[in-house]
Amino acid sequence: MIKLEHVTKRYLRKVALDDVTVTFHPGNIIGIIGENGSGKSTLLKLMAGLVSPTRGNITIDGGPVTRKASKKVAYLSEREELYDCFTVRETIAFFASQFPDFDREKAEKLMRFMSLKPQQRVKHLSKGGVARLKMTVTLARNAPFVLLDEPLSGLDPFVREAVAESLLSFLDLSRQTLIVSTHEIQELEQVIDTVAVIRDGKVLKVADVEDIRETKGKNLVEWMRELYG
Ligand SMILES: Nc1ncnc2c1ncn2[C@@H]1O[C@H](COP(=O)(O)OP(=O)(O)OP(=O)(O)O)[C@@H](O)[C@H]1O
Repeated sequence: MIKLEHVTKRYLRKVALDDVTVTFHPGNIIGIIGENGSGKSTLLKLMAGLVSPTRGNITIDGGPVTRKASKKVAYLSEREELYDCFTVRETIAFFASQFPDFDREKAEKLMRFMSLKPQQRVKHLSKGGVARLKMTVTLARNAPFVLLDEPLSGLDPFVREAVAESLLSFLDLSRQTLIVSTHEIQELEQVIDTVAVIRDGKVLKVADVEDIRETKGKNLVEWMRELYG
């Protein structure tokens, strides 16, 4: 369980997250949805232990988010974080050397699923190829919490579909929890169990997607439109 209590994150004068209290329960796929600049990346970075809160408290499974606890988190950054000169296979070997929870067998399966060529150099990969490789090295970790920051951003529909499918095929929800930030609600609607809507640094609402469909008779896009007014 990841718990944030009254968390504020300020960058100089900018308040990126404002007094956020929210709990993310294990075994779910949680979508963090919000407009540009609403605070999604900041929320994920805080949970990954990459930035510290200005105020408030964050715990993972009851413990503080120290460097050690953040090993429980596999984090895919929105930004580039691969070495250009490495091949796909060398990249996988590098990540395997960095994380004790890296599953090489799973990485091989992911590599094939993502149609990546082992000898291809990162610098020769397309944008979609880089996204698929980042996803491969992130999902190959058997970390209890997997945090993906905008994994579908800027990708064509075929790649988006492959990436969304990989979430269901390669996650073990009996042991893992996925938190994914996105604008592409439609592609991820089928896989998300819980949605957290964020606006201007505040978590507006956390809701069960099944509940939105059944009780409110709406799809996620309609529900979001109503929420934003
Ligand atoms: N390192 C930083 N220094 C200063 N301001 C920052 C920094 N990182 C983020 N911000 C600001 O904090 C606010 C929230 O940013 P954040 O990246 O968390 O939003 P986001 O919802 O992920 O946006 P996007 O969808 O565009 O990636 C924005 O106004 C952004 O400009």
